[in-house]
Amino acid sequence: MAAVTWRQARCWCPSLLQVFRFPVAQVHLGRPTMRASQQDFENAMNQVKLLKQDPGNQVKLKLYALYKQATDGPCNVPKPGVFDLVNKAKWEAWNALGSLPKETARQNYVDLVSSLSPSSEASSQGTHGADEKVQESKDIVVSSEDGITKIMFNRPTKKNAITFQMYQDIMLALKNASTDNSAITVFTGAGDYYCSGNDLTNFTSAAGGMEEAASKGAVVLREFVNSFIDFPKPLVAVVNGPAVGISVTLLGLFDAVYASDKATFHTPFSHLGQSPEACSSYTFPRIMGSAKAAEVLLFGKKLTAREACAHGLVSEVFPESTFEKEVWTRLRAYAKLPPNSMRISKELIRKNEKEKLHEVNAEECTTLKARWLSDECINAIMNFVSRKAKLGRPQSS
Ligand SMILES: CCCCC/C=C/CC(=O)SCCNC(=O)CCNC(=O)[C@H](O)C(C)(C)COP(=O)(O)OP(=O)(O)OC[C@H]1O[C@@H](n2cnc3c(N)ncnc32)[C@H](O)[C@@H]1OP(=O)(O)O
Repeated sequence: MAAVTWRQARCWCPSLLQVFRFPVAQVHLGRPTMRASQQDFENAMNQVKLLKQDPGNQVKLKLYALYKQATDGPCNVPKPGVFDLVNKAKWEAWNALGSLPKETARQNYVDLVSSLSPSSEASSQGTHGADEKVQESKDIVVSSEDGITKIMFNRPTKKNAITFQMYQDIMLALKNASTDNSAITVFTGAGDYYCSGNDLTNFTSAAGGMEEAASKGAVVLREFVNSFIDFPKPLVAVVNGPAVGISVTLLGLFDAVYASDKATFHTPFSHLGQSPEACSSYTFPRIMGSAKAAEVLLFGKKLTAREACAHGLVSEVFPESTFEKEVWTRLRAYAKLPPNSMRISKELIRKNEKEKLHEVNAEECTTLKARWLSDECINAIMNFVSRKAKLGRPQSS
């Protein structure tokens, strides 16, 4: 069909008084039960101009046809030539209304606009004008703006370490983001850290002790990582500072990773008596080659942002001073790309890997459950909790 610009569609509705000057009762933008008055019709024409989203060619043609039918009556002008694509499409839409009475066309126009009005626009399509908080949770803040859903680790006093509750909150945020109106989803951290990984007190504060924490942990971890494997939209990490443990390994499941030059990437699993998770035992060797992946996953070699970029884990590194501005400007531009095209391309990219990733995730979780109950791991966690050891430092006895 001929392309009809949104500007053209808006021009089909002559400028009249602003709809918001009228009391709601007069506007009748809910489902009408009476015949639409001339005033309702004029209000609806103004309402069209307030729509934030282009409703698409079909709807725009329908609006045009109903407008013409309601004002001029049945179409009796000559059909435009075959090469005048836009006017031909408009003529055909109008002509298709045949002898529909003017009053009915006016009513149908008001009904159609009602279904597109800002309130239904927001609820049916999840439109978010200003930065809108979309999920209430203390340590995970989810907001949506400019086609981007932002999921932020928000526990800066604990370097954004992830508690059991935060795993649940993130899963919920991803579930919502997969169907909301945003084109892309972005993770970032509040404060100086991106994230310090799993909260090590998850294991020590569980009521039933390590046994219970390990069982619960394996189930939660598997479900948590699955929600990243299956996430359908482009997933981007904006790594604002150091990243540790699971916040690093998950990056292998992201579509793009942008890092500040003050970010570092550290997976001290052996220091903690643990083993890799989030499919990193599979994704890291593929991303960075087996030799570098071994250094990172077995020996806990911490990578700078530039090293992580050179080894393919990070897409691009930005100077700290311009990081936020540059990255968000870029992401806002990406979020304007056709969302269905991005989803379909991501699906193609991930399709052949999905089954393998689920398999790897399951195996890593089983392995980790046993690791969490090992002396090596329990000692390392106890050392951290009693402040005898910090990341990467040999444990004192
Ligand atoms: C469902 C279960 C899934 C499990 C999945 C498994 C994942 C594996 C991993 O993620 S392994 C990685 C685990 N993370 C760590 O080992 C990091 C431990 N933290 C540190 O080594 C340091 O805190 C640091 C290097 C991140 C930062 O050091 P710094 O000196 O700058 O700051 P502090 O140590 O004073 O930290 C400030 C407060 O934050 C608390 N904290 C930091 N990280 C964690 C953490 N991962 N778990 C729990 N708490 C953490 C730290 O204890 C300080 O709290 P305090 O001020 O109350 O003492």
